[in-house]
Amino acid sequence: MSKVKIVVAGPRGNMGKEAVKMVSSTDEFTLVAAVDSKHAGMMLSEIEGFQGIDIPIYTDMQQCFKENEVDVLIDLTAPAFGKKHMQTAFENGVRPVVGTTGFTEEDIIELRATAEEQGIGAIIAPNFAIGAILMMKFSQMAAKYLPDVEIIERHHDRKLDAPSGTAIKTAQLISEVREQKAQGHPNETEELAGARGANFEGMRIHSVRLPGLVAHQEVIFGGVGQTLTIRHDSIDRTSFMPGVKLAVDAVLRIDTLVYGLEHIIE
Ligand SMILES: NC(=O)c1ccc[n+]([C@@H]2O[C@H](COP(=O)([O-])OP(=O)(O)OC[C@H]3O[C@@H](n4cnc5c(N)ncnc54)[C@H](O)[C@@H]3O)[C@@H](O)[C@H]2O)c1
Ligand SMILES: O=C(O)C1=N[C@H](C(=O)O)CCC1
Repeated sequence: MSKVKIVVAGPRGNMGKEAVKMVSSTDEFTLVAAVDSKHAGMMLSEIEGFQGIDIPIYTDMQQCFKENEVDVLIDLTAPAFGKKHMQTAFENGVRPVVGTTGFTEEDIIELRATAEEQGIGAIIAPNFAIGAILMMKFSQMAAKYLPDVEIIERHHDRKLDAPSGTAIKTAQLISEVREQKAQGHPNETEELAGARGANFEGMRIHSVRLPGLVAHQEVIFGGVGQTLTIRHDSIDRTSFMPGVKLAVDAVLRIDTLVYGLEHIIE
């Protein structure tokens, strides 16, 4: 069987570095090129930390797809670019696997329509860690019985978007099983703006950003005389790579856009 030809966008980033390692060390994958925000025309092997990885770097994704045969784009860049990168992939018949966060519900609807029109598989996964998918699934189960819930997500202080993609996805999954409801005291006031966090259909989401953190989330449910906390911690970015690999395998077999790995790990 021929190898899956992959481009990684964002190779020098925290996630991109791990993805380059994972793709390069997976027998059934071959890394054909990288798309970076700089270093056009250089080889990745010329950059510290990528010795022996002789693939070209492009800053223009169109050019990258014109000059190389590519099956899958793994995008791990920044919220401002995820949507554009997916559109460029679709235009070139390339299947995107996207970990980049910051997509709106409207973006996802629009991108799914394009994927289906063109019959190209695509995956957007706000979190690739299997434990985080389980945390979200367990939270959805718990919300049926304990509908009062708040989410606390904690990330490193280099993160651009808040709340995290995982927190939004968790809130969306919970909202599928609970009626929208206001939480807390009906007359509560915020003495400092933002004290009660972001409001997703009555669910509060609190975002913590600190050096030393990687990616963590607690989903706290409150009932009469009890609380339930479901917590996940990624303490290293290698935690995301089995999920990226799984998504690459899956995206070759679908012809629509799947949002969330919970649809792949049944
Ligand atoms: N889905 C997941 O499991 C998961 C896990 C971690 C991070 N993320 C998300 O992945 C994204 C990247 O996270 P990170 O921690 O690696 O960030 P990072 O800032 O460490 O790396 C991003 C890299 O992308 C590059 N880049 C930016 N714009 C680009 C462009 N237009 N073209 C090519 N390269 C570009 C930057 O130069 C940088 O090297 C973020 O959106 C983050 O929220 C998702
Ligand atoms: O490091 C990040 O940035 C992460 N972002 C994702 C999110 O926004 O949910 C998931 C984990 C790490």
